[in-house]
Amino acid sequence: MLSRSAFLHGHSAVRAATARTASQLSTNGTRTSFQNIFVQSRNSHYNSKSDDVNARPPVTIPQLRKLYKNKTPISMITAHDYISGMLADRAGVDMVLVGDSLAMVSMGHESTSEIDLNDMVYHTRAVSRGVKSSFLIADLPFGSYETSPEQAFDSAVKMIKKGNAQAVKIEGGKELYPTIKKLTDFGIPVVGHIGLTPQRQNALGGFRVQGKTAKSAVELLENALAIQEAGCFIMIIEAVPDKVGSLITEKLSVPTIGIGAGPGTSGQVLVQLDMLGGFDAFVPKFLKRYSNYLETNVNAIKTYSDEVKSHQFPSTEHTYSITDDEFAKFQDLVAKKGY
Ligand SMILES: Nc1nc(=O)c2c([nH]1)NC[C@@H]1CN(c3ccc(C(=O)N[C@@H](CCC(=O)O)C(=O)O)cc3)CN21
Ligand SMILES: CC(C)C(=O)C(=O)O
Ligand SMILES: [Mg+2]
Repeated sequence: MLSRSAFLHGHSAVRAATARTASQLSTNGTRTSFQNIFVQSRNSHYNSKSDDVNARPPVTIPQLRKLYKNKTPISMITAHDYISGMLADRAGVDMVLVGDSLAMVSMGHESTSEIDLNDMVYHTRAVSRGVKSSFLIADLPFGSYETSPEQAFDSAVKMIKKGNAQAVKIEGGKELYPTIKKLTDFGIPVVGHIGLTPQRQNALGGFRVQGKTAKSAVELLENALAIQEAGCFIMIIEAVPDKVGSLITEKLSVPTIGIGAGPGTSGQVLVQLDMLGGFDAFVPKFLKRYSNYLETNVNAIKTYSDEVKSHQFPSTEHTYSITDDEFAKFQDLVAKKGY
């Protein structure tokens, strides 16, 4: 059987073409071994019925462009490991981003600059095992793409080959023109990221809202146009006033995904543990919480610990038994052997 990782080593177009082939074949009732391989690889990690119910064909770049053309908002969420990737995929989000925010949220670092390419690749590979349909993007971390287009290309290739990502994201504006061009010319889809670019927090003076003056807003637009021209198929706009997010979106012909850029962008992204209530070191204004991860799970673990101490856990329900007969024999043997 072909594993998902082997399957995904091909180009995303292969993945999409395979999905089409599979659905065409199933409608006219002929099953080839190729289709069986496809079906098995999608379901190889877990066999729950809900997985089958939620199965959907892989999201492709043409489908994302269709959403954009139809003005249907694009949903994106971060994932940092297998389980968060699986949650996002089962929820049916269009795109999953392995963000370098995982350095802070999952690894406890002070900034996103503290994670290197190998660690990002490792996390991306884990996420990819849980993501069967959503379009999978990974951040190239600080220091892995700035030196030259060649350095960026090598890092992106590693992220795609070893991490199973379908696209890479890099932070910056016009200075990235040759880099984005190089990657896209060789078939690596690039996601841009402008506005608050956390990898440059030392230069920005912290996690500050960007584009609040006419001068800085026009620079943002010029950077957006430059990276679009260089070949980005989509771009993140982070922490800018809503009207600036909307105006930039209007002037572009590729989708914008906002995080703290108001409702006028082509889609939205949030850090998964933030929106689940699993991170409380800081709470940006743009964050909406949809769950109480920390509170709920601290309470659950506390209850477990209390039940251990009060002998409530484990009860017979969670305990294996041996027949009286076998246990009597066991006791005899123990006595005979003199233990
Ligand atoms: N957990 C997490 N979530 C994120 O969204 C995130 C990260 N980490 N790490 C990388 C960046 C940093 N981000 C942040 C972090 C804080 C603010 C924040 O608190 N901003 C202030 C505005 C400050 C100003 O006035 O300029 C706010 O009140 O929202 C914004 C974006 C977004 N990214
Ligand atoms: C917040 C998103 C856009 C990101 O870059 C990250 O999670 O690292
Ligand atoms: Mg990031």
